[in-house]
Parts: sequence; C-alpha cells; structure tokens
Amino acid sequence: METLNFNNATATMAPSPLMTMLEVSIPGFSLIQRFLSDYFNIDLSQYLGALLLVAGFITASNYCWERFRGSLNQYFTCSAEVRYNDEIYNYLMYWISKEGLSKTSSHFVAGTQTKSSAVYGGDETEDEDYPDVEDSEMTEELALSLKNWDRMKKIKFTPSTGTHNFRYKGHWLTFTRSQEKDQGFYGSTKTDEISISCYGRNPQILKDLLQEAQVAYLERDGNKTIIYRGGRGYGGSMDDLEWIRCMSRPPRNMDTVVLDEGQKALVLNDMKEYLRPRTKKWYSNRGIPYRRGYLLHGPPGTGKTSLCFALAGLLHLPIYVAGLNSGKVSEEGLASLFRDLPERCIVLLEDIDSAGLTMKRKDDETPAVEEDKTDDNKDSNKAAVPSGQQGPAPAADSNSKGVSLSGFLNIIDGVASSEGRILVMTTNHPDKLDAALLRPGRVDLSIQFGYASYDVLKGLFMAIYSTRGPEVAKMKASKKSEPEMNGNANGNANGNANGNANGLANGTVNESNGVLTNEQVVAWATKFAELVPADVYTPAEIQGYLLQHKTAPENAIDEIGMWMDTMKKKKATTAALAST
Ligand SMILES: Nc1ncnc2c1ncn2[C@@H]1O[C@H](COP(=O)(O)OP(=O)(O)OP(=O)(O)O)[C@@H](O)[C@H]1O
Repeated sequence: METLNFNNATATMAPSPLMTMLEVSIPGFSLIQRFLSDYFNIDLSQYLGALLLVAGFITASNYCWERFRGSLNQYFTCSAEVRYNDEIYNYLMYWISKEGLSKTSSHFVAGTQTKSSAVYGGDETEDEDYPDVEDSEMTEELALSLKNWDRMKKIKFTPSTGTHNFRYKGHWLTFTRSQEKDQGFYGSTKTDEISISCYGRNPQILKDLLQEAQVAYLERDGNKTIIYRGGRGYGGSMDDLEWIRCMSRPPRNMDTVVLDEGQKALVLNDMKEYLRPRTKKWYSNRGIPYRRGYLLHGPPGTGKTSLCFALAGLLHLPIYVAGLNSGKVSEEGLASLFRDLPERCIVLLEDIDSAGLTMKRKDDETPAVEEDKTDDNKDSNKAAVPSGQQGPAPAADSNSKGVSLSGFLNIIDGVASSEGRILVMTTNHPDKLDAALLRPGRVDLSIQFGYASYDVLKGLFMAIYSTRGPEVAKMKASKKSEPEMNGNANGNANGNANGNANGLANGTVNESNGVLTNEQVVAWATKFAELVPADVYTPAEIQGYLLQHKTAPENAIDEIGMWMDTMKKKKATTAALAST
C-alpha cells in the first residue's frame, strides 16, 4: 500500500487563499508553519479557523475595553489638560518633581530642568542649593569646586511618557504625559502635553492640586524680581511672539541707586499712586486708558536700568523686556507680546532711540526728528523701512521685519492695547525721539539721568562702603597683608569708641587691625566727593573705580588722582580715534 508523505504532500499542495493572505499580513508566517510542522508535526492549516476565532475575540475584546474605558473616562472621571506653552506647565512639573511622584514610578525623565527646555530655557538655578562658602578664601581648590558645582546642576525627575497613578489628599489621581506633534512655522516639532485626572464627576481635587502647584512655584520665587523676555515660542514665527521667563533676581534695594532724592521720590510716588487699586477705577470713571509711561534718559551708565529694577523690586512687579533693536521683531510679533501682558507689570524697552523708531510718521506734521545717521542705527533704520519706501512700513506687511513708529504707537496705546501695565523706555538720545512718542499719555513722566554730581559721588561712595561695613571687616580680617588704615584722628577715635561686638551688628566695622565707622565713611565720602569734579564721570565709571578698592576705601581716596589722569588720557584717545 502506498503511503502518502505528508511533508512532501504539503510542500507540493497549492496554498489556500487564506494561507496566502496570512503569509502576506504576518511576516515569517510560512517559517513558523514549517517549523511547527517539521519539529512538532502540527499542521497549522488545520487550526486556522480556531486561530482566527481567538484573534477575532481578542480584537473585539480590545475594542470593547477601549470603548468601555472611553465611556468610563468620559462619564466617570474628570481631567485637566495642561499645555506645554502655558506657565501652568511649569507649576505642575515643579510640583510633581518636588512631591516625588517620580520616586514611585519606574519610568521617568531625568533632567536638570523640570520645564520644557525649548520653551522656558535658561531659567536660574536654585540659590538654596549653593554651597555655603561665603567666607572662604578664593583658593584654586575652591575655584575648581565652584566650577564643578556650577556645572553639576541638581537632577530633577519627572514621570516619563505614559500614565502614572498617585494619591493626593486621599484621592487616586492619574498623571498622563504624552508627546504630540506640532506643525509649527519651522516644521513639525514634538511638544509635551500633560493631563491629570481623577475618578468621579467633581473636578475640585484637580483644581486644588493645580492651585497648590501654583502657590509652591510662586513661593519658590519669594520676593525676587522675575524677568521675562519676548521670544519666539515653540515652533512659532516672529509674528507670534510670546513671553518667556528667563530669570529671577533678588530685588535691588532702592538705596543702592544713587540719584537726586527728589527725582527718586517723584518717580516712586508716581508709580505707587498709579498702582493704587482705586486709581484704576478713577481712570475708568473718566474714560482715560489705564496706562502709564516713563522715559528714563541720559548718558550710558547713569542708572536708568538700575532704577527700573529697583522700582520693580520695591513694588513687586515682574519686568517684561522686549528687545526692539534686533530689527527682527515684526509689528505683529510686538503686538502679540503687548496683548499678552499681565495687568500689573513693567514693560522695559531699552535704548528706544536705536530701535528704528526715529523716523517721522508719514502724515505727521510735527517737526521731523533728525534721522539717526550713526553707524549703529543705520541697520535698524533699514529694518524699519523697506527699501524704496520713504515712510514707515505699513502695518499690514508683517513680513518686513522691524517696527514702524506709527505701528509702535498703535501697539502701546491703541484701542486694543492692554491696560494696567507700566511702560518704561530708556534712551541715551531723547532728542532723536519723535514728539508723537513723547506726548503725555505715552510718556507721562521723564526722568533725566546725568553725570555724577557732588551728592551722587558721595552717595556712591557711601553705597559701596557703608552697607558693606561688616563685609569689609571680614575681608580685611582675613587679609593680614592688607595695608594699615590711614584714617584720621576722628576715624580712629570713633572707631575705638565703637570697638565692641555691637559694632559689627549695627553696620560698623570694628577690628583691632583697622577701624572704620559710619561717621568715618561719611567723612571719607565727603573727601572723595571733593576730590572728584562733579558732572564729569558717570556713576558706572565711579562704581567701577570704587570696586577696584572694595576692601580698602582709604586707597580709593589716595589713588583717585591717578585714576582721573588715566581716564583723561583714555577719553582723549577715544575722542581722537572717533574724529579720525
Ligand atoms: N545712579 C546710580 N546709582 C548706583 N549705581 C549706578 C548708578 N548708575 C549706574 N550705576 C551702576 O552702573 C552700572 C550700569 O548701570 P545701568 O545699567 O543702570 O546704566 P544705564 O543708564 O541703564 O546704562 P545704559 O544706557 O548703557 O543702558 C550698574 O552696575 C549700576 O549699578
């Protein structure tokens, strides 16, 4: 009797259409089939029906489960989505990393920043983590360890892409992180999307969590001055700019900005009055737009930016810096920045004269402001006026970079412009600005900054040495090689009289190897101010000189003559170079 060789038979038999289909759709199916048949004598084709049934059952169950889960999520859970380009993203990620949700999850993202770095790049490190080396000598080892410290940022852990469950105030919450593709101006980019959800129909627990995250984040800032800069968002264009938090700084003490006291009080009181809650109502009752503008003008290094920072610190206002000078900012971009301003803030526009706003408006009949012909400003002027066009760029042509004067005026006080903000513009050349920009309503108060007067010279000396009394003492004490004080009799007498432990506490230096009191500082500040001619040097120049002698105020007095000679020569050389 002839026996049929099954293997040969299957090898020669034509495959069924179903088998062919399986071969095509499952890569390696024929290999698996051959393997099972050769080694286990299992003919897969006999089980195809059962296999298909199982596969169908699994697919159907998956589908039903997904539908069920979808309905469950829709009807029995609440969720909050957080967009990557919103500051709440930072709040939540900061809270999540702090609360240690990542400790319990086995999949996490490790990074030095909790935020989306492409959006909120360059934020500050946390000061409290810095080693306590304040009083150490700057040795080579310390320099090396500080370098390593600066580079070794604290690693933060946040949950990776996927779903993570955690408990919050007795509720089970789910944290979901996903990567979405975003079609931006410069091609597609991946963006981070996060959401939190809870079981039940009441979303209150999610709101509580988000609020707690916000408070935790803001508490981290304390009374620091937060600085934002205008920039292109994630994949955004120059026509769609957004505010990007770039740093937070300890507030600058108002006393450290040495200015005419009357001027300082004028601007401070004006801002305080403007920010009073009832002022807003007062403006609105009279139909006056609730905005205030300041122009700080004067030579470079006279304290314009410093005053702005000190005011922001004192009044607890964030600073929004929009750089107009690059010539790349379009009117649309600037308008989108101004639309996004919070109600109480300072908008700082530095060196407004070199921002391409020096052109006269086409239909403006005010005397033409002399066009800026300096090399520095040629480019920015070009940016503001497209070639072949005499007036400012029409607002509609947002592709031409730069901001025209009329466009700028519309942005700062047009009908659609935001209210509540304080606009501070600084310039070294107020004479180059168009009168339209300076009219009341746009600039309500002008503060002039000048070269250091007698009082300012004295104030700068005091600012450097009085408040730093204890610091000078510490530094001197640790520097035995420091030359002896050549203080006068008054200084010694005062110093010796204050020679007790309280001396250090109340800001007076008390040392056995050198004596310096507040009275001494005043006496020396007076001497210093008498030696230096008034209205010749900028406060920045004086500060730079005093910093060369920060541990030896007496040397600052002794060597001032030499410094002035050097400055004279330097200025003469610069002037000669400029004239050639
Ligand atoms: N009036 C001042 N009181 C105290 N410090 C000052 C004063 N003016 C300048 N300085 C010091 O000089 C440096 C430069 O000051 P600042 O940036 O405020 O000058 P500016 O007028 O804004 O200059 P620019 O016009 O170049 O922007 C800072 O370190 C600041 O501390």
